[in-house]
Amino acid sequence: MLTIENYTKHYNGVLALQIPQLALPKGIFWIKGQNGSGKTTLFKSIAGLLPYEGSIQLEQGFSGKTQPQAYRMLINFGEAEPVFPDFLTAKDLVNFIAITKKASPAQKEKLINTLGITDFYHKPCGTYSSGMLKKLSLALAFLGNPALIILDEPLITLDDQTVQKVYTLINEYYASGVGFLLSSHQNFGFSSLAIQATYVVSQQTIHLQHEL
Ligand SMILES: Nc1ncnc2c1ncn2[C@@H]1O[C@H](COP(=O)(O)OP(=O)(O)OP(=O)(O)O)[C@@H](O)[C@H]1O
Repeated sequence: MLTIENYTKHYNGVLALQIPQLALPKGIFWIKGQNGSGKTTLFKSIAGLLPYEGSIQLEQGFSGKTQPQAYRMLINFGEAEPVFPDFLTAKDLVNFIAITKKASPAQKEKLINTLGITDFYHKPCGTYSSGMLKKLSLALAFLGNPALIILDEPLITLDDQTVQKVYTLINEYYASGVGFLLSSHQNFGFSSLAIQATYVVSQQTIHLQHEL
């Protein structure tokens, strides 16, 4: 699914994360780590949102450095604490991402309904609760035809019913060939999600913790 080689990321000359070599097959992976360990840095690097040294390549052969557009079409990223312009509605954002990610109208409709966005679809984001923002960001992260979806803290602020719906979406997408990198400080329901392995980010690098 993904190969990382000779990766390093510095902020203002200070090393934040280094990964000499990591190859992940298609699967659902839980990336753990204490606050400030580097999970978001890793996710944003893989998503093509941060500059870094080294190579991150998808199994499809694309690199974010040399084929950024093709690469980003295959990777979707849902941020831990999404922030959207206050004046845009869910409809504006869903339509924008649906066009850029070439999502079908049916997929768009299904995500809006599954994640319960219809109630506030036409309202501006500035009026949303944190859970409503999270539902919208998750819907955006599932749009299109990605090979990999990265979800940073996908469960925070969600009610139990929506958590179950997120598990169902992850399982459906995984069954159709999509891989996942997930982070969470809460425990994922292992019976609900076929997590393949857990990794821990610590001491400026990443280690395999447990293969399931
Ligand atoms: N823009 C930035 N400028 C400088 N340092 C940064 C920046 N972003 C992150 N860092 C540093 O990089 C390290 C890793 O941060 P990162 O946000 O990746 O951690 P995290 O594992 O996602 O943490 P959390 O669980 O709290 O979300 C931390 O030491 C942090 O201070």
